[in-house]
Amino acid sequence: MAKLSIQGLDVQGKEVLMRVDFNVPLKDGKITDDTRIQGAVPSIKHLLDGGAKLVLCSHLGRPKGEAKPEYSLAPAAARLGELLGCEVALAPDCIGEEAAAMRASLEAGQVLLLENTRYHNEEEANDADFAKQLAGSADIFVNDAFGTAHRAHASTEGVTHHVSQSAMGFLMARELEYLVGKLENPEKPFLVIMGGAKVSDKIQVINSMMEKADAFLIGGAMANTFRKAQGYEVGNSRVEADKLDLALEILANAKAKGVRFLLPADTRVTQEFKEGAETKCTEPYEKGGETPEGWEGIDIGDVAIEEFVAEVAKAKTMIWNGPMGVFEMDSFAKGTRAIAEAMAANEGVTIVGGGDSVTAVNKFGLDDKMTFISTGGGASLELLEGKTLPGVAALTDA
Ligand SMILES: Nc1ncnc2c1ncn2[C@@H]1O[C@H](COP(=O)(O)OP(=O)(O)O)[C@@H](O)[C@H]1O
Ligand SMILES: O=C(OP(=O)(O)O)[C@H](O)COP(=O)(O)O
Ligand SMILES: [Mg+2]
Repeated sequence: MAKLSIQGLDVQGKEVLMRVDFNVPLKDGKITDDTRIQGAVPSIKHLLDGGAKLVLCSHLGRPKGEAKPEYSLAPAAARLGELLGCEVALAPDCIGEEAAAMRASLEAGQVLLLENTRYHNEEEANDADFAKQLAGSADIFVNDAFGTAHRAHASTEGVTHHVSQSAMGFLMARELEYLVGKLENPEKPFLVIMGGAKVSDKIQVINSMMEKADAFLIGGAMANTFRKAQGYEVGNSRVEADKLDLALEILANAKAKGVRFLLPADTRVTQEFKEGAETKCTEPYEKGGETPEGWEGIDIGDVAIEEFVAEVAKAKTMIWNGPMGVFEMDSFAKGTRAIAEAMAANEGVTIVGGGDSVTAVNKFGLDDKMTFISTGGGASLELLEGKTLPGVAALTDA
């Protein structure tokens, strides 16, 4: 079902609440990659040029209902101000009297950013009263937060019940158009590369993605969960203990369906989780390799890199979500870089999605070599799985 677009919407003098995904990576309070902020700028400019009183809202990280300063959107407000060439005020909270007063004093063509919606547990609980407060006096809601469209939260779903129109922003439209259109009939072999840290969410899409994909490469913390499920010692590695049965089910399912499903043959491990730490590769698991007590898997190993790179070279269409390792530290970035380079060298369709995966590709200077960069990781996987994203479903039909 087509959804209302911001194109042609009359916003002159009206208060518009727009959900953006400003969940950007930060290091020591500084934004390390602003792709998601840049992605929202066309919609923001369009609405401001149209005379909207624009109120932006977003989450950042997972502060779990507490107003922790390290999860403040202040750096995002500053960066957006630089991109727009004007000051972007930040309301100290997303609801409450002060935010309401700041919203009321907006003039046509002015923009305000509300503080992190996840400072309140009601956001993720999609609490109706909280959503009503967030909607405030806005009559129009716009969702341009593709990266969060797979969440049915107050700021993505709940607010739509408290405004008269809910429209799709340009970034959201562009992402849906590409990812749904391009991946309907992907040229084969179609390879899915998964890794990263959000294992409990993302492992759940694998079974249904096997209907479409010919092969999977699994790295990152997700690989640890599979290796643990197979009975290997994984030391201090990050593991999702309640997903071990699902991991085994996925392995059995792949075998039954004849889908290639590659786990890293070996793992790069460390005793110290810090930049410059010493690392080593385990022996391949087939030769009895394991991650010893006191060590932690932080990247795929060298044998795995070789096998994965060969697999990428064979694929004609590939989507990658989730870094192979803790690429933020150069000592743990080898596997992620190798996958990024192999994809960049592939002449087929190369899609990279996810806040952190895209950050990695940008860090290696390879973004221009990819066919499509998506701001959504979990969102693009759920879309690929064939799901209707709740943040999209809630918008007004065109
Ligand atoms: N083996 C690992 N152990 C712990 N964290 C990991 C491991 N491999 C990757 N990561 C982390 O995963 C994070 C990204 O995961 P995720 O948010 O799921 O990906 P994306 O943002 O691309 O969708 C990165 O910050 C990276 O440091
Ligand atoms: O960063 C995000 O997703 P991603 O890590 O899958 O790219 C989105 O902002 C969603 O965040 P969430 O997974 O905490 O709901
Ligand atoms: Mg992420």
